[in-house]
Amino acid sequence: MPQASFINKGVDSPYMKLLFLVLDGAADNANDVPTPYMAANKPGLDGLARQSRMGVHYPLGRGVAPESDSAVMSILGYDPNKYYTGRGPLEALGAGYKIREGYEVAFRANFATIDASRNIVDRRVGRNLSSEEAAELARAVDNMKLGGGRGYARVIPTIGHRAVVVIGSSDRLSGYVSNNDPGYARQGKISIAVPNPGKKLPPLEALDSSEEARRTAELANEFVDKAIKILADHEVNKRREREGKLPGNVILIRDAGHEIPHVEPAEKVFGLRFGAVTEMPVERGIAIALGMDSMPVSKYVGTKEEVLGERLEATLRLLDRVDVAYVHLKGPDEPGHDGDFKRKVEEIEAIDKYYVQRLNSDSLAVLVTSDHATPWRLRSHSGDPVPFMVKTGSGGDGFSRFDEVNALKGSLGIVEHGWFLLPLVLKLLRKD
Ligand SMILES: O=C(O)[C@H](O)COP(=O)(O)O
Repeated sequence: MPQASFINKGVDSPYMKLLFLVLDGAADNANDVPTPYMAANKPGLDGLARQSRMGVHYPLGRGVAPESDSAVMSILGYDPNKYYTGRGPLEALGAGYKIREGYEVAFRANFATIDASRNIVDRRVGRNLSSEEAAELARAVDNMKLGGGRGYARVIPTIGHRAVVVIGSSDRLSGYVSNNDPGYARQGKISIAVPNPGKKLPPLEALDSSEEARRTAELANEFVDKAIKILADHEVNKRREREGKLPGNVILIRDAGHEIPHVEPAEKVFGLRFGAVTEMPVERGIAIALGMDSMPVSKYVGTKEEVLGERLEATLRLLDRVDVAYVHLKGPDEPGHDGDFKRKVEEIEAIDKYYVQRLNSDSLAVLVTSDHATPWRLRSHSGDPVPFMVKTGSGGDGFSRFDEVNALKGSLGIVEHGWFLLPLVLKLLRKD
């Protein structure tokens, strides 16, 4: 049984630990009913709803459609406007690559598909590039010499079509460069999701007048061009085309950064031990950057019961040694991006059946939410309010289901920025 830890921290809750469960992108547009939450058969989440107080939060702010990285930092209590330094360095950290700050710039990358006119056909190679195929493609463009030998590129494959690209140089570089991925547009340090993105493959551009940013954009464009030539003839792509699949013949890069966030660890900020069960490199990188006890998982192929069972087991192991277990489950986001209502409902139902219903949460405080909404009709992240519910042990709002419409009527109201959410929940659990 977990050790009674909250009581040592002056916490009044009858519970000893907090499970912070995030269903990536599960939130949807409350005006487009029934939402997937409403349509899903989810007795586990609805059972929690009956004991919970509810509200909604705007991960970054009203109407801001965030990427998962800035949204996750925010709901973990770190204002991205102050602490966020770009997705690339976090994805790299999560993939085991710590950048040489100031001389390396890391990007989140997608293997994608372009046609002969360099128009983007698919930003994710049809979402069926295996991690093994991506690794073969990555090897062909990794360790590329750039800039007459003063620069170089590293390509680290992660999961499926996803990868990390690191542009390095013996001269100083800067992450203040644009994206060549039209799916996300830089707005200052963060990137905002773009519904219905354009098809042209834009060059990267410096976002300030520094020589470092100019140099970085120049090296990155050289990398993208050289990679297109190399990938065009790659055996993996020739085989995929023979099989009637899209080739991964371009690398889209976005969310550059030249440093990792240097922040107070979560344990110091909140006075509680934090751990994370993470599926994707970016959440893993965030957990590492925030000094959290990261519990990675390794099973990505198998039945929902097997995959979610591994996540559940990792959660229970983590709860033995931390006060707050942050668990990030990717499932519902992808069907949201793919405009697939039915699969988004199924992903929510699978999490409910193979994770929530099998987790004995009687002795736990529980906070359930999403990092952002990925409305299935929009096929992109949105700035919609994100529902949350929290079981504190001191009663609920009387709702029998967890969904966007009930949460908007919840007693906890509207949390204007995600970084206020965790302090609010911990305050509900404490005496003060
Ligand atoms: O799935 C991911 O990696 C992100 O959450 C969305 O990125 P994408 O739009 O490039 O798929």
